[in-house]
Amino acid sequence: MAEGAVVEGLKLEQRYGKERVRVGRVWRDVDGTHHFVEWNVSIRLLSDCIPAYVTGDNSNIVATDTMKNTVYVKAKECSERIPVEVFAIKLANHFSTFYDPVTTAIVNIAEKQWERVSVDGQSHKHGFKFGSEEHTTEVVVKKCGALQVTSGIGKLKLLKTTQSGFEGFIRDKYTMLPDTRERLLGTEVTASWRYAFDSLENIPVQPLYFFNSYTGVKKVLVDTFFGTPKMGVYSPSVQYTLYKMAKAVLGRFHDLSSVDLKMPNIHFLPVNLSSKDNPVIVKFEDDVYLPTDEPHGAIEASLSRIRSKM
Ligand SMILES: O=c1[nH]c(=O)c2[nH]c(=O)[nH]c2[nH]1
Repeated sequence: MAEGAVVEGLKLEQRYGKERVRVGRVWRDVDGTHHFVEWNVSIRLLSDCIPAYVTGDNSNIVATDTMKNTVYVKAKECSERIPVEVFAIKLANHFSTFYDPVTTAIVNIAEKQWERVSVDGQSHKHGFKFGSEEHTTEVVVKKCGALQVTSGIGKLKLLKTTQSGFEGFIRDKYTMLPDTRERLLGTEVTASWRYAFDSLENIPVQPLYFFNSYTGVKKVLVDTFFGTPKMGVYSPSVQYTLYKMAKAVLGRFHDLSSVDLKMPNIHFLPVNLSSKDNPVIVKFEDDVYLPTDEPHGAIEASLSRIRSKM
């Protein structure tokens, strides 16, 4: 999304902001329990500031340094624990209403996963450990109050050691991959889902709404990927599993209008070792693998509800 204008016979599309503003915030309950979040905030403003580009007139520019400071001011102002989506809405709403030239504010935040630790089976009051997943959000607020909220999960690594195959695909003179009904399936899920509400007035008011949506969607994605604990569920391809996961989310959460999933097929290569003297040193029997990062399959799809035309 960018703001466009015709300047000197050319089309100029622009946006500007601050990237990767990192902030940590602690909230302390009266019983001594602490809550901690770490957010990485990126801001983009669409605004009427063409003279800055064309003539060097900065009079309509919000300094990106001011944007950075605003993140800390707003974090300080949030005296109650809030979900990352609500913080992004507060920031975007501030930028789009406080500054006349700003028509739209876009705020992206990635929240690191600092999980409360347990010591001797008891939740620790102020101790946290780092998890690799990220809870992400993108919020777009227009001056008129129109709003788009997207939440997501990043860096969610999932792997199953069976109940996966890939067969029946196109075969030609370059194809070497054998058909299989037995393989290991590894991926790193990047998911995002868009909420159906579309203005500041109709954001759901339940305090736990965004927390519950995040945990609920994550559970549906993970459960659908793995299937039941004992049997699992057979995956004939990443594509099939991705679609089932996206469909399960839209089937379960009626307040979402679309889901995007990126699920790279991260390859674990079968290890077979042989030498001239010894034709079988290691024979692959679905047991020893060479883990790899690259290249990897790239499988991505987006599933949306079709709006009926009334
Ligand atoms: O699940 C898969 N989908 C593919 O499109 C593909 N292509 C490939 O080589 N292996 C796989 N696996």
